[in-house]
Amino acid sequence: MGRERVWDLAVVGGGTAGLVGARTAAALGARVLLVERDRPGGDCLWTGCVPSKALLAAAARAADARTAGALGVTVGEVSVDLAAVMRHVRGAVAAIEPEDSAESLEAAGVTVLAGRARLTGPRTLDVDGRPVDFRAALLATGAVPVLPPVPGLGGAGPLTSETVWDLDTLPGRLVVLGGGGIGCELGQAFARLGAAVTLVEALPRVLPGEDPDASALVAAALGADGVQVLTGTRVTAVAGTPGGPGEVSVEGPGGRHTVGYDRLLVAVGRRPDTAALDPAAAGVALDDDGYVRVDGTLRTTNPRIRAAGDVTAVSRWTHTAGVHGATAAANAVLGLRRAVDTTAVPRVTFTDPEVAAVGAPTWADGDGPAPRTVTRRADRVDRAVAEGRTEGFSRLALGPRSRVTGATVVGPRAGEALAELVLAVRTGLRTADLAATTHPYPTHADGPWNAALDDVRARLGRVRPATAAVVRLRRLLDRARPAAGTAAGSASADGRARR
Ligand SMILES: Cc1cc2nc3c(=O)[nH]c(=O)nc-3n(C[C@H](O)[C@H](O)[C@H](O)COP(=O)(O)OP(=O)(O)OC[C@H]3O[C@@H](n4cnc5c(N)ncnc54)[C@H](O)[C@@H]3O)c2cc1C
Ligand SMILES: NC(=O)c1ccc[n+]([C@@H]2O[C@H](COP(=O)([O-])OP(=O)(O)OC[C@H]3O[C@@H](n4cnc5c(N)ncnc54)[C@H](O)[C@@H]3O)[C@@H](O)[C@H]2O)c1
Repeated sequence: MGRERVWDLAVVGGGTAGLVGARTAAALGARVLLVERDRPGGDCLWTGCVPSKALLAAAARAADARTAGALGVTVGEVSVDLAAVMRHVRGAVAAIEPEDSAESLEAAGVTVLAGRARLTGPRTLDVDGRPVDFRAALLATGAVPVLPPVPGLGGAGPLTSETVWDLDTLPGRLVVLGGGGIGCELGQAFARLGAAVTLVEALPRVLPGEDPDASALVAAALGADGVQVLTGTRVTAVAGTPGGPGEVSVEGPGGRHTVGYDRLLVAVGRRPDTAALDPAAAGVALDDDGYVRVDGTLRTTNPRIRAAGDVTAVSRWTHTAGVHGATAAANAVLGLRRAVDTTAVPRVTFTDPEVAAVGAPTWADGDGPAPRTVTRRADRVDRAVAEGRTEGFSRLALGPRSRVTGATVVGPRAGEALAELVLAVRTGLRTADLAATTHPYPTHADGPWNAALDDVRARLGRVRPATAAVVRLRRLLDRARPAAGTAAGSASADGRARR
């Protein structure tokens, strides 16, 4: 790979945004170079979605075994071998890895270069001393965990989402800082696997970005799994040594006290990873929080350079990283100005119950007025009742003419049930459109469907005087009509009336 080559697209970062962007550009006929400093696959494959969902699956089996008695099935004492659980986790990662590998990229026509990339000019990169020229570039360097500035925390060598996967023995006591997606998912998983978990959240509720009723259900579920949930609580100091036990000092509604731990996990958010990139050298501006600044088409302040995924402020999930990576790459190599959709972006927290949401808030968020909503509780969804899993609800936020502008679904398979609501929000469907669409029975998708039907019925209630008048009129006309049926016909009409 000599300097003489000018790449149509140089992609920095081989996580989801970079992988999808590189494959898209190569499929469009571009000469594409992808630079990755570590392992292609990024956060999602190695330290994020895949290992966390594999761990949650093991934890769910343990929880199901413990609670099977409620359905009349008795299981012996549940024991967990964390080393075996982690073998399952690593097995899931290993099974998916070939899809993201350098070999697979090369087969798709992408040249892969191992090394750390640094921008050196508006059209040039340096990769560990090797110069690279490009016509266009895609920055997809992702994000890394944040460590809050708490005295003693750095020295205590806490676990993060990057290192927790190296555990092979279950910590007896685990303190989790942060009650967002990672804190709630991993806190619940480790509790179900047998650790005594304390979760400390600074804000008044866990999952503070979700519907408050969803937060309450998740907090209750965490409590039922044995997690001690401390909300509205600040960590003021940490005393401990790397890999060893310690204690956190906390201050909250219950006053000040300390909580001892064997391992400490920090999950208080992530920050964009641009440290090694030197964006300024290419005229790429960052926003106040350090994200690469992009316009609606994912173009940075250097028109030749796009950015996608966690390194931008408009993406926090794998699905958005992928879609944005593809859009940015197509825009770059074809000179398009396609904008990304920011209205119908779904999100799912894979706790039990799952919390899935899309679009406008289903609650009064901030000082604005509360949206009009319709809610169907899970205890009125037959599938949930049949499975004995009735903690949850489907709530639709409704705009004019009952258009679905947002949704929150809480319960088993909420992520799957959300899919049609994403389409509804994106295409401006009304509850009448959802209601008129036959859904298979009994499924968890009945929740959103019945919420839509509830809204349609409620609105029908308003026109009931008019419809009742039509029914009365037809009754009168029917009576006035001379009897034409046989005796058998009359009996059958009576029978219908009695039912
Ligand atoms: C525990 C956890 C669970 C999660 N669960 C989910 C989930 O269930 N669903 C979901 O949608 N999202 C989930 N996420 C979020 C998801 O993982 C990220 O949003 C997604 O992986 C971001 O992809 P990306 O391509 O932007 O960045 P990354 O995947 O972080 O990729 C960036 C890549 O760039 C490389 N890189 C960085 N700097 C350089 C450089 N200078 N030179 C060369 N290479 C460089 C890095 O090594 C890395 O491979 C989870 C995250 C975590 C931490
Ligand atoms: N299922 C999913 O899609 C999924 C799962 C996990 C993570 N993620 C992604 O990973 C990213 C990071 O997740 P995360 O959970 O670390 O971040 P987050 O921003 O979702 O949650 C962090 C939580 O920590 C709290 N917090 C902040 N400082 C604190 C402190 N000093 N003490 C106690 N609490 C504090 C915040 O109030 C917040 O509730 C998110 O952007 C998310 O999109 C996605």
